[in-house]
Amino acid sequence: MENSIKKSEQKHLDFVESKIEMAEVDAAKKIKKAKGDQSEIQKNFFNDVRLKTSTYSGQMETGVSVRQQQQLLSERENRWKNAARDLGTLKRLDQNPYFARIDFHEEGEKHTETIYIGLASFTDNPDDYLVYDWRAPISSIYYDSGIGQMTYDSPAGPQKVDVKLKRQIEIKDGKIETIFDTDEALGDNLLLENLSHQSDTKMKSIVTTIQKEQNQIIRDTDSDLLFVQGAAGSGKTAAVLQRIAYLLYRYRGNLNSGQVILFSPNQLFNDYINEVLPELGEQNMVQMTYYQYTNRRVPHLSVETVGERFTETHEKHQQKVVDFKNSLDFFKLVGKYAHHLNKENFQFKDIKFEQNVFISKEEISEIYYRFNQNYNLRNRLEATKEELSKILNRHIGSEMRKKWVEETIEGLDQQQLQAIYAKFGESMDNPDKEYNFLAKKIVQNAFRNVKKAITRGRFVSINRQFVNLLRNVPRIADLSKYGISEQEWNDGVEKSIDRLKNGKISDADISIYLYLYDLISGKRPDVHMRYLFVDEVQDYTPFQLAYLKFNFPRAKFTLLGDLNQAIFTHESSQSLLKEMETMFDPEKTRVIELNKSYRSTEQITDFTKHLIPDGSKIQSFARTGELPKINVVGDVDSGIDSLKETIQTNDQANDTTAIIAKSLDECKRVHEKLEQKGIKSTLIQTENQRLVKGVIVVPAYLAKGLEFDAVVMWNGSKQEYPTERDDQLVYTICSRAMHRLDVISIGELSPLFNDVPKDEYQLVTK
Ligand SMILES: Nc1ncnc2c1ncn2[C@@H]1O[C@H](COP(=O)(O)OP(=O)(O)OP(=O)(O)O)[C@@H](O)[C@H]1O
Repeated sequence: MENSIKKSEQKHLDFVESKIEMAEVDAAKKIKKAKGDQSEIQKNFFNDVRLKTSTYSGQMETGVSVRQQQQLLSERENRWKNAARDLGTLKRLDQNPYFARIDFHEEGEKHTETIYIGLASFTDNPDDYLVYDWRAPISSIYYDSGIGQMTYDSPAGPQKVDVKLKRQIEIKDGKIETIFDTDEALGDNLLLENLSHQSDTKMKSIVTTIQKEQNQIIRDTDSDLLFVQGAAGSGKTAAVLQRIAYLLYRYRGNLNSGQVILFSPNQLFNDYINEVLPELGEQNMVQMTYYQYTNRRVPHLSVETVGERFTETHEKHQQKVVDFKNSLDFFKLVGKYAHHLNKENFQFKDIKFEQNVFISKEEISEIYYRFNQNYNLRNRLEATKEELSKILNRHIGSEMRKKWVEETIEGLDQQQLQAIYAKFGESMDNPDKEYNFLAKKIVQNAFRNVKKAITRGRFVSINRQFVNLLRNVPRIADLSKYGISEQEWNDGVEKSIDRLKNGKISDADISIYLYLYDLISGKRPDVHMRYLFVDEVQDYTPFQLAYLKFNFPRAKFTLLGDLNQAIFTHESSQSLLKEMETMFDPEKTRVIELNKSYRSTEQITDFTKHLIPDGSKIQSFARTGELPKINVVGDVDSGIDSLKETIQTNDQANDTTAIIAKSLDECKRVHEKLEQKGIKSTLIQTENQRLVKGVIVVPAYLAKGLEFDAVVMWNGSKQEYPTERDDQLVYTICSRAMHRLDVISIGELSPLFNDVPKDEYQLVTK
């Protein structure tokens, strides 16, 4: 029976593959023809263009004729580009045309229908789909339903179907490898097999095994804010990449990858995920870290890096100041402060000419506030620039008559004259006109820096404005509401000023600084971006998210995170969702929770869920492995010996090991000690490095979002993690492991492991 099914599926596969091959030949021909046509047009371009330039109508005719030829060229170019894209799709299908089949009976139809689902659609005749794209409406039957009645969203509205067969099909090199019929929404077998694979330096697509709850995230098109709270390893990142591919397909023609932006936790992570979309046949989107987003706008300042942010500790009262600065209340306060600048307090700098004041800041301020109440900050600044330009022009007029100008003109040699004409135009017959022309150019040149200062708004002092804002906070806000005294606030202001003086700015200050700058300069937001994704959102502050919303007002937001993995924002991450919801229409806000963890074995997930307070919600996926091991050793050298043994065991099992420590300094020490023992490892020091195969040593804050076959947590001791405050960090570290987890503790184990039942790990003490 099984054999005969396999045979008939193989027959169908052979048929589809033969059609794909024929289509490939066709596409290759089309490319060749379109390319040939294009180079023919290029070759004959000037022969075919009618060049008549002596009369006005002749010039018009020439213009039209050139445009026609250009249109022809670009049409041929499009033609071959489309054909090349089609060929690319066919080549991908050729290797693996589909991965599933469903048979279903649609209400009102006579016959049961059979469809195959793959990475892209393939039609023989326009209406004869041999393969359906996994993103087509009908394909959701495969992801959302088991055998029996279900309703899916068809283009014509909800459609009832009776699902008769769900078949997973694995194909390798044109041969059916395995067939698996299932009656559940998605059988665990294929998933189990996929999850048992070894980790890679690149994330893979999950298209064949998307789970029902993940499918909801992928296909959501109604929400303005989609907030996904998901346990470690629950597939948030995997689902969101599929979602991007889905949206690009669903809105093809109206949405391109340049209108989608993904904020990721660090550069390493960018590198890790960058093959998923191309594998799905989509172009990568704009991808950056929040740090890059802010840092690139302030080349004159150095913004606190992820590593610095992680190692910085605040005294308790300063932490309250930072928390306030990170809040939505502070975001609103900056808006209020900026609004008041329409009346007073705008900070200007003198515009100077050769070290002397050319237009004083008082004069600029007088001009700025001369415009009436109806002006806002943007047009007030524009109008001020215009006024200042007029002052400059008047000055140029009077300066032209000065003696130094006359002397300069007289001193010009032939070469210099020619250089001026070459740059600004022909010489003139009339000597007066020529003199004026030269005088103007010479004075304009002398005042070019003044002109630049005006047009680029360099008379606005953002640093002073920022400090002015900070100093004014006690007057605009009730600090006691945030448990901060005026003295504590002022201490914080002095710290910010000190940093600015040294060309530095903290993570909390940079968003305030830029937001204020945008408000006073009237920067226009990016209305072009349609979808914005934030991964690891728990490490963002409400201020940062509000600032993103301000910058991308038309974008729909998808925020993914695990409130239990907040390694920067700690307690405040818990209120993040509530604060976010206030920024969006509640009707268009959707929260999805993912509690099933796919990354790790059952044993590892069960172990890690005891590390955090509400871990009991997390469900493990039934994939078995060894119990996690805790090695308590007396000193560093015994720790390294134990580490060496673990690496060797992992190597034998073909599992690559990541050693994760709390800080970079600790990682450097471990790396060095391993080297001395003759064990090669790669130290990941910055997010700009690439992930490589083999043993790596990485600080926790750079391991965010990544996964490894085997993880060794270096030094889970009481000394390193004395308090509960670190629970999220320890959870983040341990949940990176797919197949094996070891914790090495130098001296007494951290109390964070106290809640793990003794029978859920192996304890080794030396
Ligand atoms: N439906 C699925 N089919 C196959 N593999 C899956 C599925 N869902 C998740 N996975 C796998 O589980 C692992 C974890 O997924 P992912 O990294 O997306 O989780 P996450 O929620 O972003 O985790 P974290 O918050 O810990 O970074 C990945 O290897 C991913 O490929």
